[in-house]
Amino acid sequence: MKKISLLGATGSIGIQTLDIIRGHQEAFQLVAISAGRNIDVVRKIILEFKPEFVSVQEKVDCETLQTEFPGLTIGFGPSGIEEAAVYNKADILVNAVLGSVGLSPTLKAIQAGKTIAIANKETLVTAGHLVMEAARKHNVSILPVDSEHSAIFQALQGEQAKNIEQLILTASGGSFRDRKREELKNVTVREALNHPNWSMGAKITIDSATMMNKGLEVIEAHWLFSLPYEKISVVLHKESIIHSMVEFHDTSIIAQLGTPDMRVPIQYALTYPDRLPHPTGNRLSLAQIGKLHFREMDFDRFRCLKFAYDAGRAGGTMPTVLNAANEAAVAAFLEGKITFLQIEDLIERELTKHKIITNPDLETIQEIDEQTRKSVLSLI
Ligand SMILES: NC(=O)C1=CN([C@@H]2O[C@H](COP(=O)(O)OP(=O)(O)OC[C@H]3O[C@@H](n4cnc5c(N)ncnc54)[C@H](OP(=O)(O)O)[C@@H]3O)[C@@H](O)[C@H]2O)C=CC1
Ligand SMILES: CC(=O)[C@@H](O)[C@H](O)COP(=O)(O)O
Ligand SMILES: [Mn+2]
Repeated sequence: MKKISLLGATGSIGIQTLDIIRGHQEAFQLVAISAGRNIDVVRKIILEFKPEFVSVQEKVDCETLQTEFPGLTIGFGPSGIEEAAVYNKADILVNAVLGSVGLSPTLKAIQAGKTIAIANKETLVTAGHLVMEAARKHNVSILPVDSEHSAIFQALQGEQAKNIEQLILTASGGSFRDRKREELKNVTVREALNHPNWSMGAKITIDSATMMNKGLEVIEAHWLFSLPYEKISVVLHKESIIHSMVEFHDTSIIAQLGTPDMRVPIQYALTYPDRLPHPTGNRLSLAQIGKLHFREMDFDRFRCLKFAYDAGRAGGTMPTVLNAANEAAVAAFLEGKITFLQIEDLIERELTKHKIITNPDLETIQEIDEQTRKSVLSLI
């Protein structure tokens, strides 16, 4: 029985993780959760899964829940998430919280020796060097949940890192894949949220439409697989059936395929190196699909991908600026305060003016993150 602490339990990945736990009660037990402000869903999770520790974002929600569940230990705010992350009975932490708010709890969980199943890519983007260094020091495994990285991780089983020619990440192209840049001026939030293949949270769906999601994933891959940016490429693949590939020096390419269903990579991270049956049993039929398509990536059309490669290569605090500017700009777009193309403009402006700091510690990263968000907000 694996005991799980789940950060971001009320979100898209969180709910799908609960699906896996529900489907395999013989294998998994939920012992701790954190959530933001969706208290109705938190209530349901408490009643169904009976976790021993719960954390929510705001004190007022914590107090409401405490009166409803007097026997339960409930925390709130940043210290509450950290408590959930290091919950003593948990064997594994599933980090499915949104944004760089996940960094500090991840580092705390690593220090506590927890295995980490990481969906929260912003944490690896903003401070991959700190996370991977801490994981090495405390001999902790960081297991990828993001579909592309899970695919690569699966393709690398039994292989040696020295034989890798390159990683090939697949990108669906998102909601506006077939539109030209000039056709993006007046697109709406509703249109941007209409991802062709995946049902995901709002922020990542917008990231997918700007191609920033793939940019963040390139940086995520750099840290998870310890490879230079020259060895990480991206190809457009509109069906999201091949979740990513590894090319080896002998020209062999190993790919992982499947229906676009995040429960597969989530479950693999939870069962690794073992596998369990899929909760629904929905299988991929290549004969039914018939054709798969691939197209070269256009860096002028998808400028955020270029920003991410440049920020990743520059290193230091540059990826922190990329991520924080993106988080702030996407939130503003979702609130209807800026247009879709202004997301790129705001990020470019922050990257251009930033004076890089090399090898930043946690405090520096948190400071630059906060400054960048403020700077973006001051322009909106
Ligand atoms: N969705 C997907 O298919 C995929 C997601 N990912 C990554 O996984 C992560 C989560 O994505 P997704 O599930 O889509 O996001 P959602 O927006 O659906 O969920 C985010 C979760 O984080 C919580 N949360 C947000 N802000 C805070 C905060 N300040 N303090 C505490 N909790 C907070 C939310 O709480 P509440 O709702 O209660 O307010 C919710 O539980 C992201 O990093 C994303 O890039 C990676 C691959 C695929
Ligand atoms: C499901 C998942 O892992 C997402 O990150 C997904 O990859 C988004 O798809 P695109 O960014 O390729 O549109
Ligand atoms: Mn992904």
